[in-house]
Amino acid sequence: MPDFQPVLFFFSPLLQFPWLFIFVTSLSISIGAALCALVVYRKQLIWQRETAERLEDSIQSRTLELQVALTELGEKNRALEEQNTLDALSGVRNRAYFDKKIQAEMKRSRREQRPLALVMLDIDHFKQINDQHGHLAGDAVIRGVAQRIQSLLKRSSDHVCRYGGEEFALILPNTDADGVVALAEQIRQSIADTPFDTEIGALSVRISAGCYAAIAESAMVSSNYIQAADEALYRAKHGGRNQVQLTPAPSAETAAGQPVTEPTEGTADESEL
Ligand SMILES: Nc1nc2c(ncn2[C@@H]2O[C@H](COP(=O)(O)OP(=O)(O)OP(=O)(O)O)[C@@H](O)[C@H]2O)c(=O)[nH]1
Repeated sequence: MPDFQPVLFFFSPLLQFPWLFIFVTSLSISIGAALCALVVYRKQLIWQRETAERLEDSIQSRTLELQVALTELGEKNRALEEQNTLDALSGVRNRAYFDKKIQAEMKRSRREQRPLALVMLDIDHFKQINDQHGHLAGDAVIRGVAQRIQSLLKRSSDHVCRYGGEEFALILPNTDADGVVALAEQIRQSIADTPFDTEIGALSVRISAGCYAAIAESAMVSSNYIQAADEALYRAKHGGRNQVQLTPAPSAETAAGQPVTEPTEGTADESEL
């Protein structure tokens, strides 16, 4: 049996005054309850803070993961966009890229008042290559010509695009008539001088090129450039192939119709293929 004697001794005066007993008891209970509430509140605060910290950490790591994923996605998108501008067979830019690029470069030419040059370049008698050596050899020639042109372009702003079939278009910003003819002639010469390796052996190839260079005027559209270069290409083909022709810009004094470069001796047009 516990000894309640000391407790009774402590409370005995209080028991004589019930209202004091009630007051002290209520006060003790209130203080106890308040202390309990304080402890619970403090624990809740700590728990909330820890939860908030955990949440913040988790948000930070997720944000980082998201940023990495977005960067990767951006890179993949760019690679895909880049892929979409390339011609599958030749590896150079495709026609869709050409259509956009020429318009952008015409705007730049107009804005900066600098000449923009276009070359339309076509492999001579390409049908005969296909017919005599097969389409795989023809494909190898298209690839070889594309790479050769690419290797001869010196400025990063120069672009070679496969315009279609065995025809290529070169966009050469900041290039005047003399410059475009010199470059086209260098390409023609290199292609004529060095045969292309194919599965059936080395094949000699010739090309014809039509050039046009002008500062784009506000009324001009891309088809004006293409038409002018095409006219020069037509003259090159009909003038004997394996040559470069220029359509002068309206203000230029050069007379149209004169071959800018003559067929190189020993590079017979029909007999080679
Ligand atoms: N192997 C191959 N042949 C193609 C490709 N695209 C177009 N051709 C062929 O290229 C040939 C082009 O023939 P033409 O337009 O007569 O031109 P060409 O024989 O070069 O004659 P000229 O341009 O007048 O010198 C056609 O036989 C097409 O089938 C291709 O991707 N691969």
